[in-house]
Amino acid sequence: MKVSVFRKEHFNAAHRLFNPAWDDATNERIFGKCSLPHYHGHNYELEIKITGEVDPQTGFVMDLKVLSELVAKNVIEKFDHRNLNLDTDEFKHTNPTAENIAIAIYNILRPHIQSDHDLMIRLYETPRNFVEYPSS
Ligand SMILES: Nc1nc2c(c(=O)[nH]1)N=C([C@H](O)[C@H](O)COP(=O)(O)OP(=O)(O)OP(=O)(O)O)CN2
Ligand SMILES: [Zn+2]
Repeated sequence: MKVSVFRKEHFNAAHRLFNPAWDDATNERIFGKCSLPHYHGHNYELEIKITGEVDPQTGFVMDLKVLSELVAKNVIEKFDHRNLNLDTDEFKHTNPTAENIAIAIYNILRPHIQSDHDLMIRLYETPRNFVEYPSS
């Protein structure tokens, strides 16, 4: 029987939503204040969901301590207190929207998660704005 286990994490980061193919006026029309040149920050809340069979020996789908260490080392260290546009390889040429951040986190974590386990990322950019990848 499959069960889903969850881990919550958080990080703070600055970003600017901007498409370099557009002029400033178009960026401002599409992204509003999020395109202001001097960046702004969010307190991102991250939820990681792992779905798989319960191991009869441990009673775990996955050891949540191991998951927490994986996320701390590979995601939080990389993004926490960073400027996503300037400080990370992931967003040098990709707009750091919540959608793209969730996809990046999925791609970072996927190789570390057992292949027969499903991974889902939910990312809250604000208490009311959040995304899920892959979509359910
Ligand atoms: N599809 C997306 N839309 C928006 C994204 C995004 O990543 N994906 N991002 C932003 C801005 O970065 C930011 O999230 C906007 O914040 P804000 O409008 O202030 O959101 P709030 O929930 O705090 O605002 P309320 O006024 O309380 O609704 C914009 N869009
Ligand atoms: Zn923003």
